[in-house]
Amino acid sequence: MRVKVSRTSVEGEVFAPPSKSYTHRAITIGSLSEKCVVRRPLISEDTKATIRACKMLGAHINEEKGDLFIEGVKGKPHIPEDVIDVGNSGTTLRFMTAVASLVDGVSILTGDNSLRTRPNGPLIEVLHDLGAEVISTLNNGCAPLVVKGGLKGAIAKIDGSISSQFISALLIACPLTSQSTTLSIKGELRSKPYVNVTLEILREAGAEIFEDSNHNIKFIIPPNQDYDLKDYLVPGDFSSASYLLAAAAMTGSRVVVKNMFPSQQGDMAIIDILKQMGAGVSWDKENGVVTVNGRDLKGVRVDAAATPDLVPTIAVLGAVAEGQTVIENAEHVRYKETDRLHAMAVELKKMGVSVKEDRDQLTIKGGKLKGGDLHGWHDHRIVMALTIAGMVAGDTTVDTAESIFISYPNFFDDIRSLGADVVVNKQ
Ligand SMILES: O=C(O)C1=C[C@@H](OP(=O)(O)O)[C@@H](O)[C@H](O)C1
Ligand SMILES: C=C(OP(=O)(O)O)C(=O)O
Repeated sequence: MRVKVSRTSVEGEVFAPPSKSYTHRAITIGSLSEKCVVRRPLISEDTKATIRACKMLGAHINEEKGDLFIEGVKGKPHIPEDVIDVGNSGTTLRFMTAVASLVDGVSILTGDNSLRTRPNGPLIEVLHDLGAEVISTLNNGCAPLVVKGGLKGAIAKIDGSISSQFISALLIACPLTSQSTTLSIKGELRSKPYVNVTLEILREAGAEIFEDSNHNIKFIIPPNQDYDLKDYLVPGDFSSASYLLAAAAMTGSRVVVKNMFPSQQGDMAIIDILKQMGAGVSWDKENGVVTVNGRDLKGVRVDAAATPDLVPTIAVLGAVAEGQTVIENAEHVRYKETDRLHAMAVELKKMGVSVKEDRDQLTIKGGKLKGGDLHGWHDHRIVMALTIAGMVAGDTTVDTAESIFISYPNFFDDIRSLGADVVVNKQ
Protein backbone atom coordinates (compact mmCIF):
# COMPACT_ATOMS: atom_id res chain seq x y z
CA MET A 1 0.00 0.00 0.00
CA ARG A 2 1.32 3.45 -0.94
CA VAL A 3 0.12 6.85 0.23
CA LYS A 4 0.40 10.07 -1.71
CA VAL A 5 0.75 13.10 0.52
CA SER A 6 0.23 16.69 -0.61
CA ARG A 7 1.13 19.85 1.26
CA THR A 8 -1.68 20.55 3.75
CA SER A 9 -2.32 21.78 7.24
CA VAL A 10 -4.67 20.17 9.75
CA GLU A 11 -7.45 21.53 11.93
CA GLY A 12 -9.97 19.95 14.26
CA GLU A 13 -10.51 17.36 16.98
CA VAL A 14 -9.64 13.70 17.13
CA PHE A 15 -9.92 10.90 19.72
CA ALA A 16 -6.57 9.15 20.35
CA PRO A 17 -6.53 5.38 19.79
CA PRO A 18 -6.13 3.08 22.81
CA SER A 19 -2.64 2.31 24.09
CA LYS A 20 -0.92 -0.66 22.49
CA SER A 21 1.31 -1.28 25.51
CA TYR A 22 -1.57 -1.23 28.02
CA THR A 23 -3.66 -3.45 25.74
CA HIS A 24 -0.93 -6.13 25.43
CA ARG A 25 -0.52 -6.24 29.19
CA ALA A 26 -4.22 -6.23 30.03
CA ILE A 27 -4.83 -9.17 27.65
CA THR A 28 -1.81 -11.13 28.92
CA ILE A 29 -2.44 -10.55 32.63
CA GLY A 30 -6.22 -10.94 32.11
CA SER A 31 -5.52 -14.30 30.44
CA LEU A 32 -3.49 -15.40 33.45
CA SER A 33 -6.38 -14.36 35.76
CA GLU A 34 -9.68 -16.23 36.15
CA LYS A 35 -12.02 -13.79 34.40
CA CYS A 36 -11.39 -10.35 33.01
CA VAL A 37 -12.97 -7.70 30.81
CA VAL A 38 -10.65 -5.42 28.87
CA ARG A 39 -12.56 -2.27 27.96
CA ARG A 40 -11.74 -0.19 24.91
CA PRO A 41 -8.63 -2.21 23.90
CA LEU A 42 -6.58 -1.40 20.84
CA ILE A 43 -7.47 -3.91 18.14
CA SER A 44 -4.50 -3.87 15.75
CA GLU A 45 -2.22 -6.46 14.17
CA ASP A 46 0.13 -6.48 17.19
CA THR A 47 -2.58 -6.83 19.82
CA LYS A 48 -4.33 -9.48 17.70
CA ALA A 49 -1.05 -11.42 17.94
CA THR A 50 -1.30 -11.27 21.74
CA ILE A 51 -4.95 -12.38 21.64
CA ARG A 52 -3.98 -15.30 19.36
CA ALA A 53 -1.07 -16.32 21.59
CA CYS A 54 -3.14 -16.16 24.80
CA LYS A 55 -5.84 -18.28 23.17
CA MET A 56 -3.21 -20.84 22.14
CA LEU A 57 -2.02 -20.91 25.74
CA GLY A 58 -5.54 -21.78 26.93
CA ALA A 59 -7.46 -18.53 27.47
CA HIS A 60 -10.92 -18.00 25.95
CA ILE A 61 -11.24 -14.49 24.53
CA ASN A 62 -14.32 -13.02 22.87
CA GLU A 63 -14.77 -9.56 21.44
CA GLU A 64 -18.15 -7.94 22.02
CA LYS A 65 -18.85 -4.34 21.00
CA GLY A 66 -15.16 -3.53 21.07
CA ASP A 67 -14.50 -4.98 24.55
CA LEU A 68 -12.65 -8.23 25.25
CA PHE A 69 -14.18 -10.83 27.55
CA ILE A 70 -11.54 -13.23 28.83
CA GLU A 71 -11.81 -16.53 30.64
CA GLY A 72 -8.27 -17.06 31.78
CA VAL A 73 -6.04 -19.95 32.80
CA LYS A 74 -5.59 -18.95 36.46
CA GLY A 75 -1.81 -18.85 36.31
CA LYS A 76 -1.47 -22.19 34.49
CA PRO A 77 -1.08 -21.76 30.72
CA HIS A 78 -1.71 -24.85 28.56
CA ILE A 79 0.57 -26.55 26.04
CA PRO A 80 -0.20 -24.85 22.71
CA GLU A 81 -1.59 -27.11 19.98
CA ASP A 82 0.40 -25.35 17.28
CA VAL A 83 3.28 -22.96 16.72
CA ILE A 84 2.56 -19.50 18.15
CA ASP A 85 3.02 -16.94 15.38
CA VAL A 86 3.42 -13.48 16.91
CA GLY A 87 3.65 -11.74 13.53
CA ASN A 88 5.51 -8.43 13.84
CA SER A 89 5.03 -7.93 17.59
CA GLY A 90 8.17 -7.84 19.74
CA THR A 91 6.11 -7.30 22.88
CA THR A 92 4.09 -10.45 22.19
CA LEU A 93 7.21 -12.53 21.51
CA ARG A 94 8.96 -11.48 24.72
CA PHE A 95 5.84 -11.73 26.93
CA MET A 96 4.76 -15.09 25.53
CA THR A 97 8.25 -16.58 25.77
CA ALA A 98 8.13 -15.92 29.51
CA VAL A 99 4.51 -17.11 29.83
CA ALA A 100 5.37 -20.27 27.84
CA SER A 101 8.13 -20.90 30.39
CA LEU A 102 5.31 -21.56 32.90
CA VAL A 103 3.79 -24.28 30.70
CA ASP A 104 4.28 -27.89 31.70
CA GLY A 105 5.51 -28.83 28.21
CA VAL A 106 7.00 -27.39 25.03
CA SER A 107 5.92 -24.34 23.01
CA ILE A 108 7.30 -22.94 19.76
CA LEU A 109 7.18 -19.23 18.95
CA THR A 110 7.97 -17.52 15.69
CA GLY A 111 7.04 -14.42 13.72
CA ASP A 112 7.53 -12.46 10.51
CA ASN A 113 10.82 -11.56 8.77
CA SER A 114 11.38 -8.49 10.93
CA LEU A 115 10.49 -10.22 14.19
CA ARG A 116 12.94 -13.03 13.43
CA THR A 117 15.84 -10.51 13.42
CA ARG A 118 15.10 -9.06 16.86
CA PRO A 119 17.38 -9.97 19.78
CA ASN A 120 16.24 -12.07 22.77
CA GLY A 121 19.58 -13.29 24.13
CA PRO A 122 19.36 -11.74 27.61
CA LEU A 123 15.82 -13.08 28.11
CA ILE A 124 16.81 -16.58 26.98
CA GLU A 125 19.75 -16.62 29.41
CA VAL A 126 17.81 -15.47 32.42
CA LEU A 127 14.90 -17.84 31.76
CA HIS A 128 17.51 -20.60 31.78
CA ASP A 129 18.85 -19.34 35.14
CA LEU A 130 15.26 -19.43 36.42
CA GLY A 131 14.73 -23.08 35.44
CA ALA A 132 13.19 -22.99 31.93
CA GLU A 133 14.92 -23.97 28.72
CA VAL A 134 14.70 -21.70 25.66
CA ILE A 135 16.41 -22.60 22.41
CA SER A 136 16.84 -20.20 19.53
CA THR A 137 16.71 -22.69 16.67
CA LEU A 138 19.29 -20.76 14.63
CA ASN A 139 21.36 -20.20 17.77
CA ASN A 140 21.40 -16.42 17.16
CA GLY A 141 19.09 -15.35 20.00
CA CYS A 142 16.27 -14.70 17.52
CA ALA A 143 12.97 -16.52 16.92
CA PRO A 144 12.05 -19.25 16.15
CA LEU A 145 12.24 -20.07 19.85
CA VAL A 146 11.50 -23.44 21.41
CA VAL A 147 10.50 -23.08 25.06
CA LYS A 148 10.45 -25.95 27.52
CA GLY A 149 8.61 -24.88 30.65
CA GLY A 150 9.83 -25.32 34.20
CA LEU A 151 10.19 -21.75 35.38
CA LYS A 152 11.05 -21.53 39.08
CA GLY A 153 12.28 -18.56 41.01
CA ALA A 154 15.95 -17.76 41.67
CA ILE A 155 18.37 -14.88 42.04
CA ALA A 156 19.16 -13.59 38.54
CA LYS A 157 20.58 -10.64 36.64
CA ILE A 158 19.55 -9.23 33.28
CA ASP A 159 20.99 -6.68 30.88
CA GLY A 160 18.63 -3.70 30.62
CA SER A 161 20.23 -1.95 27.64
CA ILE A 162 18.54 -3.78 24.75
CA SER A 163 14.87 -4.04 25.63
CA SER A 164 12.73 -3.40 28.69
CA GLN A 165 10.32 -6.01 27.33
CA PHE A 166 12.59 -8.74 28.74
CA ILE A 167 12.08 -7.32 32.23
CA SER A 168 8.33 -6.77 31.76
CA ALA A 169 8.03 -10.38 30.56
CA LEU A 170 9.79 -11.71 33.67
CA LEU A 171 7.74 -9.48 35.96
CA ILE A 172 4.59 -11.01 34.46
CA ALA A 173 5.74 -14.66 34.71
CA CYS A 174 7.80 -14.81 37.93
CA PRO A 175 5.06 -14.07 40.50
CA LEU A 176 3.33 -17.28 39.30
CA THR A 177 6.29 -19.58 40.06
CA SER A 178 6.87 -21.67 43.18
CA GLN A 179 9.98 -19.91 44.47
CA SER A 180 10.79 -16.26 45.01
CA THR A 181 12.80 -14.32 42.44
CA THR A 182 15.25 -11.48 42.81
CA LEU A 183 15.92 -9.82 39.48
CA SER A 184 18.72 -7.25 39.26
CA ILE A 185 19.18 -5.04 36.23
CA LYS A 186 22.74 -4.83 34.94
CA GLY A 187 23.72 -1.42 33.58
CA GLU A 188 21.25 1.19 32.43
CA LEU A 189 17.61 0.20 31.99
CA ARG A 190 16.37 1.72 28.76
CA SER A 191 12.64 2.23 28.10
CA LYS A 192 11.99 2.16 31.88
CA PRO A 193 8.47 3.70 31.69
CA TYR A 194 7.24 0.51 29.98
CA VAL A 195 8.28 -1.46 33.06
CA ASN A 196 6.21 0.98 35.13
CA VAL A 197 3.22 0.28 32.86
CA THR A 198 3.71 -3.44 33.53
CA LEU A 199 3.98 -2.89 37.29
CA GLU A 200 0.85 -0.70 37.28
CA ILE A 201 -1.32 -3.40 35.69
CA LEU A 202 0.24 -6.21 37.74
CA ARG A 203 -0.54 -4.30 40.93
CA GLU A 204 -4.07 -3.65 39.66
CA ALA A 205 -4.31 -7.46 39.30
CA GLY A 206 -3.26 -7.83 42.94
CA ALA A 207 0.38 -8.80 42.41
CA GLU A 208 3.06 -7.89 44.91
CA ILE A 209 6.45 -6.86 43.50
CA PHE A 210 9.02 -4.82 45.42
CA GLU A 211 11.39 -2.46 43.66
CA ASP A 212 14.71 -1.41 45.15
CA SER A 213 16.35 1.37 43.15
CA ASN A 214 19.20 2.20 45.54
CA HIS A 215 22.14 1.28 43.31
CA ASN A 216 21.07 -0.80 40.35
CA ILE A 217 17.37 -1.46 39.95
CA LYS A 218 16.32 -4.69 41.65
CA PHE A 219 12.91 -6.39 41.73
CA ILE A 220 11.97 -8.75 44.54
CA ILE A 221 9.11 -11.02 43.52
CA PRO A 222 7.34 -13.24 46.06
CA PRO A 223 6.20 -16.66 44.70
CA ASN A 224 2.83 -18.47 44.39
CA GLN A 225 0.77 -15.38 43.52
CA ASP A 226 -2.59 -15.23 41.69
CA TYR A 227 -3.75 -12.56 39.28
CA ASP A 228 -7.21 -11.10 39.41
CA LEU A 229 -7.50 -8.38 36.78
CA LYS A 230 -11.25 -7.89 36.74
CA ASP A 231 -12.22 -4.95 34.61
CA TYR A 232 -9.65 -2.84 32.86
CA LEU A 233 -10.17 0.33 30.81
CA VAL A 234 -7.29 0.97 28.40
CA PRO A 235 -6.09 4.59 28.26
CA GLY A 236 -5.22 6.54 25.08
CA ASP A 237 -1.86 6.07 23.34
CA PHE A 238 0.63 8.95 23.50
CA SER A 239 3.00 7.34 20.96
CA SER A 240 0.20 7.16 18.37
CA ALA A 241 -1.05 10.64 19.29
CA SER A 242 2.47 12.03 18.79
CA TYR A 243 1.96 11.96 14.99
CA LEU A 244 -1.24 14.00 15.25
CA LEU A 245 0.29 16.51 17.68
CA ALA A 246 3.46 16.81 15.60
CA ALA A 247 1.43 17.24 12.40
CA ALA A 248 -0.23 20.31 13.93
CA ALA A 249 3.08 21.67 15.25
CA MET A 250 4.86 21.18 11.91
CA THR A 251 2.15 22.63 9.68
CA GLY A 252 1.36 25.66 11.85
CA SER A 253 -2.16 24.38 12.58
CA ARG A 254 -4.40 23.81 15.59
CA VAL A 255 -5.41 20.30 16.62
CA VAL A 256 -7.21 19.01 19.71
CA VAL A 257 -6.56 15.40 20.75
CA LYS A 258 -8.88 13.78 23.29
CA ASN A 259 -8.48 10.59 25.40
CA MET A 260 -5.10 11.87 26.61
CA PHE A 261 -5.27 11.17 30.35
CA PRO A 262 -2.05 10.94 32.40
CA SER A 263 -0.73 7.39 32.84
CA GLN A 264 2.64 5.66 33.18
CA GLN A 265 3.42 6.14 29.47
CA GLY A 266 6.87 7.67 28.98
CA ASP A 267 5.73 9.02 25.63
CA MET A 268 3.71 11.71 27.43
CA ALA A 269 7.11 13.42 27.04
CA ILE A 270 6.01 14.48 23.54
CA ILE A 271 4.11 17.33 25.20
CA ASP A 272 7.23 18.83 26.80
CA ILE A 273 9.30 18.22 23.69
CA LEU A 274 6.79 20.17 21.57
CA LYS A 275 6.78 22.98 24.14
CA GLN A 276 10.60 23.12 24.16
CA MET A 277 10.54 23.33 20.38
CA GLY A 278 8.30 26.39 20.60
CA ALA A 279 4.85 24.96 19.79
CA GLY A 280 1.87 26.24 21.76
CA VAL A 281 0.68 23.24 23.77
CA SER A 282 -1.84 22.95 26.57
CA TRP A 283 -2.84 19.79 28.38
CA ASP A 284 -6.08 19.64 30.37
CA LYS A 285 -5.20 16.51 32.35
CA GLU A 286 -8.54 16.26 34.12
CA ASN A 287 -10.45 16.04 30.87
CA GLY A 288 -7.67 14.30 28.92
CA VAL A 289 -7.44 16.98 26.22
CA VAL A 290 -4.25 18.16 24.52
CA THR A 291 -4.34 21.21 22.24
CA VAL A 292 -1.47 22.09 19.93
CA ASN A 293 -1.04 25.38 18.10
CA GLY A 294 1.71 25.18 15.54
CA ARG A 295 4.30 27.95 15.47
CA ASP A 296 7.85 28.22 14.12
CA LEU A 297 9.82 25.40 15.70
CA LYS A 298 13.38 25.42 16.96
CA GLY A 299 15.80 22.51 17.33
CA VAL A 300 16.08 20.62 20.58
CA ARG A 301 18.30 18.06 22.36
CA VAL A 302 16.33 15.00 23.46
CA ASP A 303 17.46 12.03 25.55
CA ALA A 304 15.56 9.12 23.97
CA ALA A 305 16.54 6.47 26.55
CA ALA A 306 13.07 6.29 28.08
CA THR A 307 11.04 7.08 24.95
CA PRO A 308 12.32 5.09 21.94
CA ASP A 309 8.99 5.12 20.09
CA LEU A 310 9.02 8.92 19.86
CA VAL A 311 12.26 8.95 17.87
CA PRO A 312 10.73 8.95 14.35
CA THR A 313 8.33 11.73 15.44
CA ILE A 314 11.13 13.84 16.96
CA ALA A 315 13.27 13.26 13.87
CA VAL A 316 10.64 14.75 11.53
CA LEU A 317 9.98 17.60 13.97
CA GLY A 318 13.73 18.30 13.99
CA ALA A 319 13.79 18.20 10.20
CA VAL A 320 11.47 21.22 9.95
CA ALA A 321 12.76 23.09 13.02
CA GLU A 322 15.26 25.92 12.84
CA GLY A 323 18.75 24.88 13.98
CA GLN A 324 20.00 21.56 15.24
CA THR A 325 18.12 18.68 16.85
CA VAL A 326 20.07 15.97 18.63
CA ILE A 327 18.39 12.70 19.61
CA GLU A 328 20.78 10.93 21.98
CA ASN A 329 20.90 7.68 23.99
CA ALA A 330 19.00 5.99 21.21
CA GLU A 331 20.94 2.84 20.30
CA HIS A 332 18.02 0.62 21.41
CA VAL A 333 15.94 2.24 18.64
CA ARG A 334 18.03 0.15 16.23
CA TYR A 335 16.45 -3.08 17.59
CA LYS A 336 12.86 -2.34 16.63
CA GLU A 337 10.79 -3.49 13.63
CA THR A 338 13.64 -2.00 11.64
CA ASP A 339 16.77 -0.06 12.55
CA ARG A 340 14.82 3.16 13.03
CA LEU A 341 17.83 5.45 13.49
CA HIS A 342 19.19 4.35 10.14
CA ALA A 343 15.78 4.33 8.41
CA MET A 344 15.01 7.90 9.49
CA ALA A 345 18.49 9.10 8.48
CA VAL A 346 18.13 7.58 5.00
CA GLU A 347 14.60 8.92 4.36
CA LEU A 348 15.22 12.43 5.73
CA LYS A 349 18.33 12.70 3.54
CA LYS A 350 16.04 11.92 0.55
CA MET A 351 14.01 14.95 1.66
CA GLY A 352 17.11 17.15 1.51
CA VAL A 353 17.80 17.25 5.25
CA SER A 354 21.31 17.06 6.69
CA VAL A 355 21.42 14.12 9.12
CA LYS A 356 24.42 12.66 10.92
CA GLU A 357 23.94 9.11 12.14
CA ASP A 358 26.03 7.86 15.07
CA ARG A 359 25.69 4.52 16.85
CA ASP A 360 23.68 6.06 19.68
CA GLN A 361 22.29 9.28 18.19
CA LEU A 362 20.99 11.31 15.28
CA THR A 363 21.97 14.93 14.66
CA ILE A 364 19.55 16.72 12.36
CA LYS A 365 19.91 20.18 10.85
CA GLY A 366 16.42 21.44 10.19
CA GLY A 367 15.51 23.19 6.99
CA LYS A 368 13.24 23.12 4.01
CA LEU A 369 11.85 19.67 3.23
CA LYS A 370 11.54 18.53 -0.35
CA GLY A 371 9.04 15.88 -1.41
CA GLY A 372 10.10 12.51 -2.72
CA ASP A 373 9.28 8.83 -3.08
CA LEU A 374 10.01 7.55 0.38
CA HIS A 375 10.34 4.04 1.76
CA GLY A 376 8.32 3.19 4.85
CA TRP A 377 10.61 0.26 5.72
CA HIS A 378 7.55 -1.94 6.52
CA ASP A 379 7.55 -0.11 9.86
CA HIS A 380 4.41 1.60 11.19
CA ARG A 381 6.26 4.37 13.02
CA ILE A 382 8.46 5.21 10.04
CA VAL A 383 5.38 5.34 7.76
CA MET A 384 3.42 7.62 10.11
CA ALA A 385 6.38 9.96 10.71
CA LEU A 386 7.15 10.25 6.99
CA THR A 387 3.49 10.90 6.21
CA ILE A 388 3.45 14.01 8.40
CA ALA A 389 6.80 15.11 6.96
CA GLY A 390 5.13 14.77 3.52
CA MET A 391 2.39 17.15 4.66
CA VAL A 392 5.06 19.85 5.02
CA ALA A 393 7.05 18.93 1.90
CA GLY A 394 4.17 18.11 -0.47
CA ASP A 395 4.51 15.80 -3.49
CA THR A 396 5.53 12.82 -1.38
CA THR A 397 4.73 9.14 -1.55
CA VAL A 398 5.36 6.61 1.22
CA ASP A 399 5.31 2.88 0.49
CA THR A 400 4.64 -0.12 2.80
CA ALA A 401 1.90 2.04 4.31
CA GLU A 402 -0.13 -1.04 5.34
CA SER A 403 2.20 -1.31 8.33
CA ILE A 404 0.03 1.27 10.17
CA PHE A 405 -2.29 -1.68 10.94
CA ILE A 406 0.37 -2.84 13.45
CA SER A 407 -0.39 -0.08 15.99
CA TYR A 408 -2.81 2.53 14.61
CA PRO A 409 -5.23 1.08 12.04
CA ASN A 410 -7.21 4.36 11.78
CA PHE A 411 -4.19 6.61 11.31
CA PHE A 412 -4.93 7.66 7.72
CA ASP A 413 -8.66 8.10 8.48
CA ASP A 414 -7.86 10.22 11.54
CA ILE A 415 -5.32 12.43 9.82
CA ARG A 416 -7.66 12.86 6.85
CA SER A 417 -10.52 13.76 9.18
CA LEU A 418 -8.31 16.67 10.25
CA GLY A 419 -8.08 17.80 6.64
CA ALA A 420 -4.77 16.24 5.56
CA ASP A 421 -4.54 15.53 1.83
CA VAL A 422 -3.42 11.91 2.04
CA VAL A 423 -4.58 9.53 -0.68
CA VAL A 424 -4.26 5.83 0.03
CA ASN A 425 -3.51 3.61 -2.94
CA LYS A 426 -4.27 0.01 -1.99
CA GLN A 427 -1.84 -1.51 -4.56
O1 LIG B 1 6.80 -2.95 26.53
C1 LIG B 1 6.29 -2.29 25.62
O2 LIG B 1 5.05 -2.18 25.48
C2 LIG B 1 7.18 -1.60 24.67
C3 LIG B 1 8.48 -1.33 25.03
C4 LIG B 1 9.42 -0.60 24.16
O3 LIG B 1 10.37 -1.51 23.66
P1 LIG B 1 11.83 -1.74 24.30
O4 LIG B 1 11.66 -2.00 25.74
O5 LIG B 1 12.33 -2.93 23.54
O6 LIG B 1 12.64 -0.49 24.03
C5 LIG B 1 8.71 0.07 22.99
O7 LIG B 1 9.66 0.44 22.03
C6 LIG B 1 7.67 -0.85 22.37
O8 LIG B 1 7.02 -0.21 21.31
C7 LIG B 1 6.62 -1.21 23.38
C1 LIG C 1 8.75 -1.49 18.80
C2 LIG C 1 7.43 -1.55 18.82
O1 LIG C 1 6.69 -2.61 19.23
P1 LIG C 1 7.16 -4.11 19.50
O2 LIG C 1 8.48 -4.06 20.20
O3 LIG C 1 6.09 -4.71 20.32
O4 LIG C 1 7.27 -4.78 18.15
C3 LIG C 1 6.63 -0.35 18.44
O5 LIG C 1 5.40 -0.38 18.56
O6 LIG C 1 7.21 0.66 18.00
